[in-house]
Amino acid sequence: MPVTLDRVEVVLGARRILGPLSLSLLPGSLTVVVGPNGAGKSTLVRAISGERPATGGSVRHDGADVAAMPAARLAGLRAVLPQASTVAFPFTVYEIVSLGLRMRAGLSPAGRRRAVAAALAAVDLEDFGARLYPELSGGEQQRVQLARVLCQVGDAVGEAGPKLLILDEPTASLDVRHQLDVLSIAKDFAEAGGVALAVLHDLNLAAGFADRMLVLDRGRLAADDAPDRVLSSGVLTQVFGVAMTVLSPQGWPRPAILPDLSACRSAPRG
Ligand SMILES: Nc1ncnc2c1ncn2[C@@H]1O[C@H](COP(=O)(O)OP(=O)(O)OP(=O)(O)O)[C@@H](O)[C@H]1O
Repeated sequence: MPVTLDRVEVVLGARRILGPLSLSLLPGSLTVVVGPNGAGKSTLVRAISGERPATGGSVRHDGADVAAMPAARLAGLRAVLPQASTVAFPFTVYEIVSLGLRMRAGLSPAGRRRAVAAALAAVDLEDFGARLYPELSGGEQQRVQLARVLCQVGDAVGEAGPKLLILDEPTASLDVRHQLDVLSIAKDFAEAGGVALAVLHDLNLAAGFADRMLVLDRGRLAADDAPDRVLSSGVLTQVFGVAMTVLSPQGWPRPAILPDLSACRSAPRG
């Protein structure tokens, strides 16, 4: 299911937040969006998900315009982990995760329990079903929300579930092991034939997992390329205003990035 953006722009009041921007996202690929705070990354993913449609241009999922789609159809096409999720009431983890099953009406009660258990196992929270969501740590809450998204996606991309997975800063609250787990899940989704899109601030995770990197700067696409080409182009230094050294450690499959600490206001001494 290709996702096609044609001259997409978001203008709010007198401010152009995003675009115009044209690109296609293809099945089988994990695309990672990076860029400074306020660059328009969440605005881009909201336009793609249809959560806040573009004010100009079009976003098409398999040829169909998201702006004209009812919410139920959208929920069947894409699963979204937003940057922040607020839950004010003392729902259990099981209740939150099973929200992801709303579009899978055909499941039996036992099937629903299995789906929630599998999603919780995938995020390493097998025993958390009865816990109250507001009492969890920030990273645990993030993983519960990911489990909800995985329930929406289903067991396999080949199923009737969404073929587009959008993760907006999914690793922000996670320890290193769970960061790797989340990106492995996104990568597996893509390798099974889905379209995976993640917003990340960690450039090393982006370089390590992305098939394709989009660099956003003030709403414009500063780069759209394979990670090694983006890293070697110097565009990250330009966009973030921090000199960066790109390393290729021996035996390491992907390049690694070190920001120049001497640019800090109080640089650590060697
Ligand atoms: N509803 C809104 N009204 C006005 N401006 C908005 C609105 N939503 C976002 N913006 C502005 O649009 C710009 C892009 O916001 P966006 O959330 O897309 O950035 P981002 O790249 O995801 O940033 P971050 O890395 O900080 O999460 C910001 O300058 C923000 O202040």
